[in-house]
Amino acid sequence: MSGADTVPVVLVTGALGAGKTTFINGLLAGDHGRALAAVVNDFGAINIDESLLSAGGRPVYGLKNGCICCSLQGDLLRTIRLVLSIGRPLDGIVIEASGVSDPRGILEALLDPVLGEAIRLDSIVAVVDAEEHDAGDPLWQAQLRLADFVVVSKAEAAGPDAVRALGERLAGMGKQVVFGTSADDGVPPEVLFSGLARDRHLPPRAGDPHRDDGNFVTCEWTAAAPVALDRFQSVIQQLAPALVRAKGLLSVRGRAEGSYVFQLVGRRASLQRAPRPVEGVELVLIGRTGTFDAAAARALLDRELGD
Ligand SMILES: Nc1nc2c(ncn2[C@@H]2O[C@H](COP(=O)(O)OP(=O)(O)OP(=O)(O)O)[C@@H](O)[C@H]2O)c(=O)[nH]1
Repeated sequence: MSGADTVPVVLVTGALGAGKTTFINGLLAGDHGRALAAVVNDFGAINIDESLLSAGGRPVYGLKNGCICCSLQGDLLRTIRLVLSIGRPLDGIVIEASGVSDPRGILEALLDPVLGEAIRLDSIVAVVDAEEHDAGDPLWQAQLRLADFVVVSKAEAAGPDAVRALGERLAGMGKQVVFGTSADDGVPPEVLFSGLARDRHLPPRAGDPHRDDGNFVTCEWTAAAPVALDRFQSVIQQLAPALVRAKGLLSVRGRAEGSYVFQLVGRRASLQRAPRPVEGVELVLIGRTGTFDAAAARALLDRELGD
């Protein structure tokens, strides 16, 4: 994959909730003069990331209900062809992998010989949450192994000692090119699009770290009407111990009336004003198989928050 008339692609990987969407949002909104499109993959049936990223007015294409590293490989190629066929000038495509994607499978798809005449993979970025990551997880290691650059998110929340220890671990893995997420220490777009990953070949398979195989279970829940904030918070408090990740868009009635983005990563939850008005509720809950009972969660949501 090379050539001046091909469209450069940047692949962004990282564990569930690591900060991939936040990083891509910053990149799309950046003052770099590049016309970028994004392709985002949520492995559940509701693509919250697509809604959040498209609020910025940039072209965003969502792929849901599977993983672009395996079940959605064909959909990824079709979507890239669609992005390329739209006819507007395009200086780059940013692909957000789902948090359970093995980047090797995505690389396999992007090395498609026909597509290779139209795109080139310029770099692979792994976003690492300085606060919450499992360095012993083969999937985390696979994402890091293929990364040209590492972006460390949530450094301010993790504190300097944790960030230093993570930096040493990453250096031990041969990852010297590490960036933060602030304007001062973030990745300059010209570095992302500098072609480090060009002419890359598929690495040999290192076991099968892929996680779209039943290790995680998702519960998607929607409601047409707004919810009461105190009831929502109470339900989330009950469910949180069994959750790895949750996110949603909700319209709230009552005192705090308005539209919100709900996020939960590990033990940290947040509720922020949504970038645009939301009707009703779209919620995705992700937990580990055997720990999280999706049917019981859905029943609780229906009972406490249902229309
Ligand atoms: N404090 C802090 N929070 C961050 C940072 N980056 C991301 N977050 C928060 O972390 C949560 C998850 O961020 P996302 O960008 O949605 O993570 P993601 O990797 O796209 O998540 P998935 O697509 O679900 O795997 C959100 O609440 C973000 O606001 C950061 O650098 N600092």
